[in-house]
Amino acid sequence: LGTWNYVLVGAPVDASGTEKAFEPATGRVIATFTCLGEKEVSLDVENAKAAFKIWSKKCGRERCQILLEAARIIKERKDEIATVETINNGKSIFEARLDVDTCWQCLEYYAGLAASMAGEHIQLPEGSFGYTRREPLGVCVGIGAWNYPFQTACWKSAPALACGNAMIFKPSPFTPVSALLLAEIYTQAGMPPGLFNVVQGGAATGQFLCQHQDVAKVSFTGSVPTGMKIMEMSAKGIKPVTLELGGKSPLIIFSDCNMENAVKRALMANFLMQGQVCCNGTRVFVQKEIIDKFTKEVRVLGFVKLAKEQGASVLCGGDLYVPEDPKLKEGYYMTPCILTNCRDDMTCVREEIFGPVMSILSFDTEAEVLERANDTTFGLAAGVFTRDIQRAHRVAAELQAGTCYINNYNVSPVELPFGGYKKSGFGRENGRVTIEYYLQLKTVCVEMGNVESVF
Ligand SMILES: NC(=O)c1ccc[n+]([C@@H]2O[C@H](COP(=O)([O-])OP(=O)(O)OC[C@H]3O[C@@H](n4cnc5c(N)ncnc54)[C@H](O)[C@@H]3O)[C@@H](O)[C@H]2O)c1
Repeated sequence: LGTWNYVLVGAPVDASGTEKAFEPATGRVIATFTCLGEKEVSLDVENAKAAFKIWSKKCGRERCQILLEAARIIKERKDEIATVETINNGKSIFEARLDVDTCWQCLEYYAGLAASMAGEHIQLPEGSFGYTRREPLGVCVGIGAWNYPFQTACWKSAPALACGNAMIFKPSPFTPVSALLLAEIYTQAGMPPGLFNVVQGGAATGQFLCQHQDVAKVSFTGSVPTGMKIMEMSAKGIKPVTLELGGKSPLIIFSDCNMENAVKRALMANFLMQGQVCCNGTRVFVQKEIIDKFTKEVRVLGFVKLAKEQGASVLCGGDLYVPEDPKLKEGYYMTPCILTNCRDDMTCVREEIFGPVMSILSFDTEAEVLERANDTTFGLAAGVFTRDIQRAHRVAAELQAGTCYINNYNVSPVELPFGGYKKSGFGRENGRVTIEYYLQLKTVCVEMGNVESVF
């Protein structure tokens, strides 16, 4: 992979120029790709429609087998996929491998559900009856952010395909590569050509996809401003949307917590993926009695973690960082930053930074911290650390967030639904409920007798 330069080109019909993708660690260009235009997007939709005809006729068990085979190949190619992700995205190889695990698990989970999707039978008077069919929507579009490229492609496509849909996936132009591996794997596993298609490009290509009349649904992961545009475009075509948007999540640490666990998870809640995780707990509310101890411990552990990662101790200051290694000098680095004495009205506390910055805020009472924690337009995630079991559940019930962690943070088992409240979006990924976002219900009403004339 040392001299790897991936050229992603098709046969452009009306492509709107090319883009380059970089390796953030070194700054080198690793891929040049063509941004697809309207005609090419339409061709992809046509291919997806043809594949949908074949795929939607398969029974759930047949789709299950193919998804399981794809999961097996992902497991087998785990290191290769993780390496590509690390090169193109910049996350650590350790985290990239964890991401890949959540991907094959997701495929296995929805493969398991594929065979058991069923409608209802409803008895009506005089022997007549009705039944419901749960049918796929058709060609769905997935649009991804750059922070979890392979994972987003899997989390969107696995439930969509398990339900019998086709999916066209547009990765972020910053991270265009790993979704192609997924397309290759799906084909190798036995999916019809065009069923999962990767379309490269930025905002313009995304718009062509959202506006296409034959696209039945859009599932989007990205920022709130783009999410608003996606919703507007989808509204014009009365298309359902799933919006997985940004956050500014609170993490509440009560004085009766297990301090060691709270410190470890507060670090993870802020510095996982260099702080570029949508659900990170970046507003850390710490009860007054323990704030000094917490602040001291979080700094110490932060230094140890950094020293381990970079082989040297650096200041915890949020500065630009230039590594010693000459190969890495053109890369993009910054040191993790912890801000203390923060106030609720500060910009760093109100807006999503999407970088390694933790803001620590002091609080006195449960009622006060709940009001302050909920005082945000976002509602993606929240966390609470306490040994008081009743308080833990009471606080979780009051927090306005799609996911609440008790005595942990930033874990995403595929069995649990994930998604936002308020401006963090709607719809869910993962969990059983997500199949509802990729199916439509048909009611069939069956008359068993003769019908009377009403005229
Ligand atoms: N809730 C979640 O599950 C989740 C997960 C990961 C990231 N995020 C959020 O994503 C954001 C960071 O990602 P980003 O910077 O890539 O977001 P972004 O909104 O800039 O871009 C996301 C995707 O939308 C495409 N796009 C941009 N403009 C478009 C348009 N007008 N029409 C159609 N597509 C368009 C981009 O090319 C990209 O593929 C953060 O806010 C983060 O919190 C949310």
